[in-house]
Amino acid sequence: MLVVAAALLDGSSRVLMHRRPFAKHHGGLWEFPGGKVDPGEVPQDALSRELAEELGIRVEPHRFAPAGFATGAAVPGDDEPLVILLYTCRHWHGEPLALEGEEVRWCLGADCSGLDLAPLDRELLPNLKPFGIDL
Ligand SMILES: Nc1nc2c([nH]c(=O)n2[C@@H]2O[C@H](COP(=O)(O)OP(=O)(O)OP(=O)(O)O)[C@@H](O)[C@H]2O)c(=O)[nH]1
Repeated sequence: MLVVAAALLDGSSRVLMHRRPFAKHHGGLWEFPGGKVDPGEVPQDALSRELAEELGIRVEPHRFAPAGFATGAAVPGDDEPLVILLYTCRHWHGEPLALEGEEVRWCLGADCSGLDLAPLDRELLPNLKPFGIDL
């Protein structure tokens, strides 16, 4: 399964974290916002769609810059291993709101580390160092 995620970066070395809905897999854990890529969908288009659904913001797909990937075991109910592609983004339209999840929070790197993160999001966090997010 292919998943895309965005590290939205503000001008103050902060990144936007999203708390998953309590009722879902990894409920209540924090993650980089994003979601599953539909079959045949370009990853950046999928990320733009997911951010609109999840946060109510609009991002032009060319605004996403690759920031690495992580791999994990298959999600329950799916028989394929999981691959998460992380992108950074500094330009979007609108104010991010938790439309589907429990909460969104702007965090300095050290504050991200202190959150109860989903496992692959924790693994991806150091990938943001070159983008000014110090842990
Ligand atoms: N971000 C993240 N997702 C993970 C990790 N491990 C893992 O199994 N996943 C799974 O990857 C999927 C991410 O897609 P999603 O956010 O669109 O999932 P969702 O539960 O909202 O599913 P839905 O869109 O079908 O309602 C979820 O099934 C999530 O549980 C992880 O470490 N980080």
